[in-house]
Formats: sequence, structure tokens, C-alpha cells
Amino acid sequence: MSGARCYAVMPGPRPLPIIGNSWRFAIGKNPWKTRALDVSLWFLRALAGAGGAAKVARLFGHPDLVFPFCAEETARIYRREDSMPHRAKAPCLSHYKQDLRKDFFGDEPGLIGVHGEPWSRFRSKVSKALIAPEAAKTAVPDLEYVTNDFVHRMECILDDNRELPKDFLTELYKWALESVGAWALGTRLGCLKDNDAEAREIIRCIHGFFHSVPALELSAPLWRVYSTPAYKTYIEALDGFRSLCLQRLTDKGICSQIAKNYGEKVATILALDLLLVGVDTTAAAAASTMYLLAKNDRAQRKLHVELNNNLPRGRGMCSKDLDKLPYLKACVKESLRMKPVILGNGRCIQSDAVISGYEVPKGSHIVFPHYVLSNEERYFPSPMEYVPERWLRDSEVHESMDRRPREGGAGQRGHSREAEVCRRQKEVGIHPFASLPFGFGRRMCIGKRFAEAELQLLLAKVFHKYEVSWRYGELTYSVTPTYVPNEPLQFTLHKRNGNDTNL
Ligand code: HEM
Repeated sequence: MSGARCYAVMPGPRPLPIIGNSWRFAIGKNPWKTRALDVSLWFLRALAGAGGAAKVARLFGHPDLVFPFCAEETARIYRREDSMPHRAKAPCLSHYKQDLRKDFFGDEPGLIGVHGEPWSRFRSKVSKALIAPEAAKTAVPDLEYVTNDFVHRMECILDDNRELPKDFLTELYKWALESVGAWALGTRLGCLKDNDAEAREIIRCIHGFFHSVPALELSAPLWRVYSTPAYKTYIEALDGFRSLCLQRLTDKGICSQIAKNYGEKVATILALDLLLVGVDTTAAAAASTMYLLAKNDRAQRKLHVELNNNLPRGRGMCSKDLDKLPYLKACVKESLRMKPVILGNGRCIQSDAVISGYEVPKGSHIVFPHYVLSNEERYFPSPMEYVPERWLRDSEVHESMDRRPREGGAGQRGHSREAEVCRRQKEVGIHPFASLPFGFGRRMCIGKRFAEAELQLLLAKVFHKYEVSWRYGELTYSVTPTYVPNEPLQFTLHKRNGNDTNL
């Protein structure tokens, strides 16, 4: 490690004797609030300086956190990771799988909250079936049914001013859960119905689960001392999801392939993991993309032109139809750049390493803060501007600009601004490690292709049918642990004339 600086001099908040740095999160004053980790990341970025790294050391019951604020360094660390990457622990979930319900999980604990050999064994069983491009492509027709039902539901829940209800984020959770159910279990769960007792029970579990995660996994682990209300809700929800997966596994869906090869137990455990991480993630991504498009007339108009020109009429959609929507895909990438669902991905290093020029001891937890990198001028010029075109290839940019409806002065000004951002983006290029919403390497998101198809279908249907507008102030966001808006998502929907033939 010659030439590297000593770990002790890496910048970071100074730990106090005995209580270290944990007290900062316990007190929860800015910039150390578990729900405002975006603020903590920008604070650490300032401490680190350009291209540097910062740390939060001596956290109670948790390894030190090291934050390298550099895309090159991120690439270097990811590329040297071993065959069994360790991610951050999810202590309460591990406790559920490995202690409380050990009789059920045994030596097949799944993917989430699992590391080392057990993770590697499980992932090698399920990886191929889930990651293969065909896995998401063949799901498109089933996902389209779910999406059509959801868009129909959106119309039904509008108020007299054509505004969506305050709890629209929960509606998005229902859509995402129904979609994962269709893909993974090959069945309809019924979450989009109002009066179905079983559906109500599932939705109660979703609420319980997602609302108790921050208290259990991000705050002081009081649940280890006594059964806190959040703990009870969480365990009840996990038991509910587990029995749902056991009862609803069918001979269709992606998990049925796993069941054929490795048995129903492995398939059920996989289904549970997919439900646990495949619902709030896609719902958050859908919420942010709708919001950013609703606030950006120019991008929304361009998207509508692309949809109008390419969506099939008189038949259902297939994966080839999604391939004709580069602008829509760019809109999703741009949303995940500005508002990534997971602010930073992590790896626990298994041996000593030099990171950003500092000696970092093994066992430290490296957090790649891609939320900060993807909102920095040096990687994405004018980072606060929503410019999906920066993700398009040259030919696609020209095509999308030519097709843009000409609407006079304001449109022209927008056009030149977006062209200028694109020009500057072309100059710096897009660093492949500056925006990594789905992670990277062997442990990257196993549901990426499915999530992309699911999002594209929903957004295509919604923005083809409606002009979506936003009549309120800027949304604020919290980490829950996904990055979601705090305020109600009361989008206003106006039907576009004659464009709902697809629904
Ligand atoms: C926009 C939506 C989504 C985002 C942004 C997202 C993001 C992520 C990220 C950042 C990771 C960690 C990757 C790493 O450590 O390198 C991850 C892991 C994972 N995701 Fe996703 N995800 C999304 C949707 C989904 C969906 C829909 C599913 C399944 C239905 C899913 C299943 C998983 C699983 C099972 C893992 C754990 C993989 C492992 O540890 O081997 N995700 N996701």
C-alpha cells in the first residue's frame, strides 16, 4: 500500500469517545437524519473534495462507511470485486430468515440480506432464468393486462378536478405488486380491485412492510431489545407475503421454471425476495418519472409524439414495440439519474484496499454515492435540468428534434437550451459508472430488465392517453429506504383526443 495515505486522515465527522458517530443519527439533526441521507451525502461530498473520499467511522453495530466520490474510482473498485460481493446487511431481514423462521428457510435463505456462499449458491440457481432478455420480453403481454387495468383504475379514482388522489403512491405500490405477481408467480393477485378481502390483506401487508423498514433497518436497532410496534408489523407482513407466495405459486410465471429445476421451496423463497424489493423500487421510479415529465412540457410533448407514432393500434403490445421508443427509455434513464431510487449502492470489502488514495481496512463498507455523482456538473452538465436527449445516440437526437412540434417562441428557446446541454454532454461523454441506478457486477439488480419493461409499459400507456400536469410546488424527497416524494402525488390528467385506442 506504499504511497497511500493513512485511513485516520480521511475526512469525516469526528467520532466521540465510546459513542463514536452513532449519536449523530440518534439525535437526527441535519445533516444526519436517516430519512435525509441525500443531505448527508452532499455534506460528505463537500468534506471529501473533488475526486476524494470521506468516511463515517465508528457507528454502533455497523462497519465504517467509506464514500468514494469519483466515477473512475467506483469503476476500479467494482471491477476488482470478488466472486461473492457483500452488500450492506439488512439486520432485521437476516434475523427473520436466519433465526426467527430458520425452520422454513434452512440453508436456502435467498438473495436479499444474504451473503457469501449461501447467496452465491442461490443466485447461480436463479440468475439465468431472471436475467435472460427473454424473461422480461415474454412477460410483456401479461404486464400489459396489469397496466391496462391500472390505467383504467387511474381514470376511476380521479376527483372532479381530474386530480389523482393523495395516496397515489400507494396506488403505484399496488400496480407494482400486481405486476411482480403476474411476472413471478404467473397469477393475478387482485391488488387493483377495491372490494376483494384477500387483496385488502395484501395491501395491508405492503403498508406494514414498507412503513416499518426505515425504523428497523435505518435507525437504532431497538427491536433487538424488545418487540417494537414496527418489528411486530414487519414480521406480520413478512409472514403474510411468505404465505401468499406459498399459496399463489402457479405453473406459469418465472418462479415456476425455478420450481421445475430446484423445487417449490427455492421458487417460493425467490418469489418472496422479488416481492420484497420489486415493489417500492419500481413504484418510486414511476412516481419520479411521472413528476419530472409532468413538470416538463417540452419533454412530455416529445414523448407523446414518439408514442403516437409508434404505439400499435388495434392489438396488444409486444417487446418489439418497446424497442421503438428510445425517447421513453431516455426519459426513464434521466429520471433515475436525477432521482435514483437507491441513493448509493454498497459493498463490504473482504480485504484491505487503497480507495481514493487512502488505506481502507477490510470489513469497511464502501458506499458508491451515485446519487451525488449523477447530479454533479462534471459528469452531467446542467444536472438540475431534465434533458432525456443526453442519453440518446446522435441519430436518435436528430430524429427526436425533427419530430418535435413547432410551437413558437417558448418551444424554440427550450430547443436551444436542450441542444446546448446535449452538446456539453457530448463533450464530456457519459461515464458508465456515474449513474448506476441498478448497481453493477455479479450482485446487480436481478430484476432490471423486468423493471424497465414494466416502467416503459406504464409510462407509454399513461403519457399516450393523458397530458399529465403538476399544479403544486417542488416535491421534497425522503429515504424510506427508497428515495420517494414526501408530498401527495396529485397529478392532473387530461385526456388527449382520440389517442386512447390502445387501452
Ligand atoms: C426501478 C426499479 C429498480 C431499481 C432502481 C433497482 C435497483 C437495485 C439495486 C441498486 C440493487 C443492488 C445492486 C448491487 O448491489 O449491485 C438491486 C438488487 C436487487 N433487485 Fe432491484 N431494482 C429495481 C427493481 C427491481 C425489481 C422489479 C425486482 C424484481 C421483481 C428487483 C429485484 C432485485 C433483487 C432480487 C436484488 C438483489 C440481487 C442480489 O443480491 O443478488 N429489483 N436492485
